[in-house]
Amino acid sequence: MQVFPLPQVSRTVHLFPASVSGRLSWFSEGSFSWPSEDEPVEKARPVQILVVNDDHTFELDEEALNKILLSDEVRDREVVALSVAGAFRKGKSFLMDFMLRYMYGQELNTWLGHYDEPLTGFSWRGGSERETTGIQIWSEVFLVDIPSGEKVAVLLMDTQGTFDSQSTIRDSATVFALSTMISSMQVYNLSQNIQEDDLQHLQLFTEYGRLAMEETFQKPFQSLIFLVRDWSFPYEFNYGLDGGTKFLEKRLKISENQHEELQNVRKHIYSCFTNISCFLMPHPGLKVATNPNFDGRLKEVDEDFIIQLKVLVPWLLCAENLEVKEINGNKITGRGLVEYFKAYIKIYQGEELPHPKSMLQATAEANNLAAVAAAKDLYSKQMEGVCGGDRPFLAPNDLQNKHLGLREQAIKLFCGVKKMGGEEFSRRYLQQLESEIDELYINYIKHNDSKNIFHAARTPATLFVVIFIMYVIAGVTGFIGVDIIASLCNMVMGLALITLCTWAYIRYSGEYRELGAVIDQVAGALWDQALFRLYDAATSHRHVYHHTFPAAQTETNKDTGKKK
Ligand SMILES: Nc1nc2c(ncn2[C@@H]2O[C@H](COP(=O)(O)OP(=O)(O)OP(=O)(O)O)[C@@H](O)[C@H]2O)c(=O)[nH]1
Ligand SMILES: [Mg+2]
Repeated sequence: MQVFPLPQVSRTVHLFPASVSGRLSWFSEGSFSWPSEDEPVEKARPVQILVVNDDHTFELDEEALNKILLSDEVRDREVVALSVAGAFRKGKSFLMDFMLRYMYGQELNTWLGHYDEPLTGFSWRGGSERETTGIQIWSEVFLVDIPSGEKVAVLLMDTQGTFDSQSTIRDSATVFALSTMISSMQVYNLSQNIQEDDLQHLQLFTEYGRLAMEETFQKPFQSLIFLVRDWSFPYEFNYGLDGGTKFLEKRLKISENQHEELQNVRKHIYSCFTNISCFLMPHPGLKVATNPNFDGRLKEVDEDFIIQLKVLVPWLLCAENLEVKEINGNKITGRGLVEYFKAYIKIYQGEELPHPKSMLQATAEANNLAAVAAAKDLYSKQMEGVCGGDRPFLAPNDLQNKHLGLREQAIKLFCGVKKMGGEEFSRRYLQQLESEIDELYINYIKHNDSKNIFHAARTPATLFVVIFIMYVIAGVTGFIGVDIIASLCNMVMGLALITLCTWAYIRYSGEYRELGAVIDQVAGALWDQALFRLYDAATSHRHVYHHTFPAAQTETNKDTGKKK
């Protein structure tokens, strides 16, 4: 269905003699003025301020938002923001359009309009595919005198339905969370009943909202109104606010003997909102729900629905019940709301927030992570017994054998645990387990090596060898008269000696450990180079070597393999 301008409303302020004293066009950029008779009048319409792109990213139309909230009359005025959120295709936009009728015509007492008049405003339609996307706000902000004597700006917000087939859980959560954070009155539109999954989703979405807000001791959100559509049990709880209040009391009751899971959801909801209420709406009749040509004329809507509509909309929007938007106890003006909107959207555009997941995905991940943790735990406990703490040095080959055996056991344990999500899903976690175990093994090797006395003596031994070689070369070259080389060797010898003393001091005192690590590294590299040369020399005379030391053959092979 197309969006039509509201036909019965003139743009003059005289239509609203008492509390609704003005409407502001979003086209009044900079300074606000009513258009003159000859000026073409731009029609009020829904304005898309939050766009959800096909690649599931979000964009805020700052220009459109500024035009509405930074107009002269709104920017310094306190704001009341009412939003409707909930599952898709449940009549949210349809309801918003009656709210618009009320805001435009409340003082005439005939705000509901003619029974033969199509319903226009926010775009709504029949059918099974989603209609509203992102967040839309009405281009006109209504100025209302509230009982405290102030004039506040009332903003109406329509939102994308949750759980449509094109949105991820994150998309739904973001739209819901943003609309809850920005609004002072959030209508949670539900169908037929308040189910436990409705409460769980509300918990998930509000938690996602709370994450993006600053920590505060106050409740982060203001009014939550459960609006149950198509309520079919008026014989249990009456339609309207009375029945709704009793019904909600029953649904949100926390009792001692309740399961912790049920208690937690309820506690969370209470901890998020300062005000919670419920309204039970009757079914609007089969023509509304099933007739493809229905265009919103009241004559085709059931009388029961109209009666309750006349109660619901004024109850939500009458001047006495309007609630000014507050954040951290501060009342927010149009200007403030724009800033908050920008700040919140930036957080959701970033990557620091965790991504909300479907229940199965979250459970499957938790299962797999728990299995990874158990398997890793088994591996490290057993390895600690083999080479951890003050256990003596173990031959590298034995350590490797132990590692391979325990790695196998850990993987077996991981595969043996029943996990949700299937084979394919858990393969990723198996790979994670393998790489984490391999990392642990490298640490165990280092730990084990540090217990090897020869390993500890590698640096001084290397330095001694350097000093000795330099001493000999300096002696020989001095003897044959090549003084330059002799003094060069003497210099290197002196340097090596100083390095040795520094190393000894560092080892003794524990100070300048970074320098110590550099010396160890250089000495280690020298040592490895020398060993490599020796190995090279040995392999070039392998046949002689093997012939002389047949028993050492296997050992050498393994060692050199590792060294490579
Ligand atoms: N059963 C039932 N249908 C309703 C009610 N109110 C409106 N509808 C119908 O529900 C259909 C969807 O209405 P919309 O207002 O577009 O629903 P929506 O929740 O905004 O849908 P999305 O924008 O897709 O999220 C229309 O055919 C309406 O006639 C209601 O209270 N009960
Ligand atoms: Mg809609």
